[in-house]
Amino acid sequence: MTLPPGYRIVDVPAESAREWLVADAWAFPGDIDPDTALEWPSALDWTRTRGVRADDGELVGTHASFAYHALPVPGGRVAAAGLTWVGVHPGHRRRGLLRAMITDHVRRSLDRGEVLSLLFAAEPAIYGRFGYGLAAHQLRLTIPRGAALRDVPGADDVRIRLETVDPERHGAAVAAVHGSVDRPGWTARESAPQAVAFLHDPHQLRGGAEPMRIALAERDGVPVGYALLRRKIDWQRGGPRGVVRVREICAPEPAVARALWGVLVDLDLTSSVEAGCLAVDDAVVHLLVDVRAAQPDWQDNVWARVLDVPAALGARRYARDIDVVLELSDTLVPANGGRWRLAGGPDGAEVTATRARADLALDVRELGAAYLGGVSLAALASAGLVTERRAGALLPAAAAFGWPVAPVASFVW
Ligand SMILES: CC(=O)SCCNC(=O)CCNC(=O)[C@H](O)C(C)(C)COP(=O)(O)OP(=O)(O)OC[C@H]1O[C@@H](n2cnc3c(N)ncnc32)[C@H](O)[C@@H]1OP(=O)(O)O
Repeated sequence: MTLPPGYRIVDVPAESAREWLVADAWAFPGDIDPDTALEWPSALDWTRTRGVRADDGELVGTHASFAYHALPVPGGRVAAAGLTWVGVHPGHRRRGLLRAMITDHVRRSLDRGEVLSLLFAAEPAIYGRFGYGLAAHQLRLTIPRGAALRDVPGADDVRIRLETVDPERHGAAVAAVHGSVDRPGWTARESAPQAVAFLHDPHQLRGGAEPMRIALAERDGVPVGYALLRRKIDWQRGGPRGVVRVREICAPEPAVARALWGVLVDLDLTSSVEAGCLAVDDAVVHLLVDVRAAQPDWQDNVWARVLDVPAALGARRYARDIDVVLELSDTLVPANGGRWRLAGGPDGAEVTATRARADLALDVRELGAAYLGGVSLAALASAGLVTERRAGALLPAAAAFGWPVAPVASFVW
């Protein structure tokens, strides 16, 4: 896709950070002054920041990506690009700038060997047309204070320390625990700038709540989990009704999950705990005696776009044996289109171009939705988005593509 006349795609180096922030403030209106944001640590990798300039030189479009070199996918890991900071100045919208930037992003990602692209969508209607499918859902809970939790042996051996977040002191523990999780879609903050920026806590981003705290779980002095949180107190006539806002919780073991949630639901002056970005199968769903009281709310999490079909399908594993011919359409990356034989199972898979008759037909968008194992091909077929070309092909393929651990990304990057 070429840009309309009068625009050009450019690299945006770190020296142009202020201009980048001004452009971003046009796309995402807010009350944070670009000069203030300029002082904050940037998560961006300035070799992956691109923009669109108008013919008067103004930067009117931005996009960037994070490198996820070893993104967990079912049974394996792939190189993925996390698309982010996508914005177009409102005075230049609906002229094809986003489409040109996505084309640029896809080409550059493929050149780097990244077989998948992920994103969080500002508005869900935007990205399907570019082959991104909604691949993970997230749970948002509002857990009442004092909610009963089931017992887990060993939880009493986990010590929880409550401290104010200090990137110098807590960065390594947070990175180590977060990076140890092996869940499809779990984007680790691999780059140092991204890890530092995640723990940065300017008062402008606190929404009236306290500074960011960490509940650091340790066993024998070794960090084994954490929750990042802020309390916000609201004094009402009936008494204090504070909220505990959980920014991220990372509890790779059951005893750690029980210990951390036990602390979160029992903080003085609060009446509820709000947690989002939870996997739909998060341990807390099963720890809560009364999950209904936590008002579960189901939302979209990460969107996935398969950039290189044979490489991506060959890099994951399948829950059961599979031998299927997929007929794919992909208008943005024509090399992905056509028929692919996928043969493999729990030990891996081979993907080859074929002229054989198709068993299933689908668009690359639906492949992206199913790729992380959390969205069933059968469910997509029930909506008319996957077509069964050979009777009986759908359910075995859907079972093979599924995965016992639900995908999720724990933070919006
Ligand atoms: C991963 C992320 O960073 S998500 C953040 C996305 N950014 C924002 O939401 C910030 C505010 N919005 C914007 O900056 C812009 O309006 C953008 C980036 C969403 C769209 O940029 P534009 O340059 O106007 O998009 P462009 O003209 O290339 O449109 C491409 C297609 O997307 C459609 N589209 C664009 N924005 C939207 C939207 N918000 N909702 C639905 N469809 C949209 C267009 O109609 C067009 O459709 P077509 O293919 O049928 O012709």
